[in-house]
Amino acid sequence: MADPVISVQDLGIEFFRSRRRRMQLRELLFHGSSGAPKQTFWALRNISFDIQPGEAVGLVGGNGGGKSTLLKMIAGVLLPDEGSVTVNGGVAPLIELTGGFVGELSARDNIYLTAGLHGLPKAAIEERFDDIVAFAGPEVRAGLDTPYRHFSSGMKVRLGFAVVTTLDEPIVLVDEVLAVGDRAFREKCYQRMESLLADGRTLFLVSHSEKDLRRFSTRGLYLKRGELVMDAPMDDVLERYNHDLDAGA
Ligand SMILES: Nc1ncnc2c1ncn2[C@@H]1O[C@H](COP(=O)(O)OP(=O)(O)OP(=O)(O)O)[C@@H](O)[C@H]1O
Repeated sequence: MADPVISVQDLGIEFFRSRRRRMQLRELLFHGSSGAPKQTFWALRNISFDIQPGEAVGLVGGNGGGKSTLLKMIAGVLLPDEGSVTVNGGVAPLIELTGGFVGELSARDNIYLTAGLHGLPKAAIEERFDDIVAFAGPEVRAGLDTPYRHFSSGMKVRLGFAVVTTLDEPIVLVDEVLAVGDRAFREKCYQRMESLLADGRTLFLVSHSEKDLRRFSTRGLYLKRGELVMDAPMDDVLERYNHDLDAGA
């Protein structure tokens, strides 16, 4: 078997439950800064799995289960408090609507910036620029020179998906963002994801759509309150997840 493209070992990350408001100087003087103990919780703990090149993996679980947090750790946006994530190869992440784009820059500049940060030389970006814009659609084309922060949610996803799936990175992470696009655009995204998989890329998909999970993932990871409770073929994972939902577990 080939070396894993992603290897996660005993991964854990701890968050503060609530960020306390900043104390005023008067409160600090009279009450001191120690205050109540800070409450923390493990958003993910004891998570271990290996992913082989070309696998299509779906993350399943209820709200707050840790799916987005896991993708962010694979993307290197968050660092573990315990254990490790080893990624062999570049990652193209579409894990938040903003896709890491800079609000003040125009869409055009964001395309160059993001593609450049992922190692595409300027000539290659120029060559792909028209395809990116054509995929993103006429509204994005019309707004190419307006600041990205003025884009609607749908336009942000269109641009983000078009850019991220045009990069040459071997690992692609897609977090629930497709739900924002309209039906015609979603269908284009599905075809693009199919061609990425046919091309041998590794895909991680977070979705609450069973249909999408079955269509694009052969393997499922089920995260429940920060624990990996199942790692199995997607159909089996969905059966267990639905069973848990029905049982209110
Ligand atoms: N930066 C952060 N600081 C504190 N808590 C956080 C932070 N990011 C996420 N959390 C918490 O970690 C837990 C896991 O969140 P995460 O977004 O990974 O869940 P999810 O499975 O993607 O949920 P959903 O299906 O609702 O998108 C939640 O309780 C969330 O509130």
